[in-house]
Amino acid sequence: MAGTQTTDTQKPNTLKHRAVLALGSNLGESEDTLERAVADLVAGGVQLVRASGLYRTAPVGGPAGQPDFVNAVIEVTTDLGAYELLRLCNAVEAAHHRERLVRWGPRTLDIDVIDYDGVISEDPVLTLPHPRAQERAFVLVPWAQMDPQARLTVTHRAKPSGERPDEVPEPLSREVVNVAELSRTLLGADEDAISYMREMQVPDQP
Ligand SMILES: Nc1ncnc2c1ncn2[C@@H]1O[C@H](COP(=O)(O)OP(=O)(O)OP(=O)(O)O)[C@@H](O)[C@H]1O
Ligand SMILES: Nc1nc2c(c(=O)[nH]1)N=C(CO)CN2
Repeated sequence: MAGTQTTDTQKPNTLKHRAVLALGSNLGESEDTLERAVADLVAGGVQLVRASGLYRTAPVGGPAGQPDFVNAVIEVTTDLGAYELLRLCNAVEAAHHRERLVRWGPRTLDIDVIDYDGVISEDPVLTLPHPRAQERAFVLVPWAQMDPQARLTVTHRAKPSGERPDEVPEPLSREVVNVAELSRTLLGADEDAISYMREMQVPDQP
């Protein structure tokens, strides 16, 4: 029936994929970079559903003495597949002069895929949910602020062998938890890890 046909741009939201992305920056004009990165992601094929505020966070890992980060989390819908979305995130990082010099070192922009339709994958190219999100207050606190009902599949893993810094050990078991509860537990352990800065100015959508 001609009247019921939809084009891609008219596709109802329910048929789209839903993803959570975490953004971080600790070099350059970090607040501007994060806001421009959201606009670039929207131009690249995601629709913004909601965004956390901007948070100032103490660096986790990496070289001593690097500057504090600005972090935020966004929820998007998209027609992009998970790997296409990762490629878009990498392209937006590159457009903001992201260089991979030191692991967990200072960077103009980092965009991680935290969740994609609740998919679970151990592929090292795209591990889902992001394997370190569950231990990172700089991801969980903004995520919980943005979506107090958010849930995350937490993976309990074997002990790391210590052979490789980017090692993601074998999964032992999984459980679904409330992100707000998990973030409260993490914050209780380190209250100075993260502080709210201000709302993010999100771009108009086409
Ligand atoms: N969920 C994911 N989101 C983003 N990158 C991922 C994900 N899972 C695996 N990767 C892979 O991780 C690799 C390293 O990514 P990146 O350089 O952004 O790491 P990082 O930001 O320094 O550290 P971390 O991965 O701990 O956030 C990339 O090549 C990417 O393919
Ligand atoms: N506070 C903070 N620390 C980090 C961050 C980040 O975004 N914020 N990203 C890292 C690697 O992705 C490593 N450490």
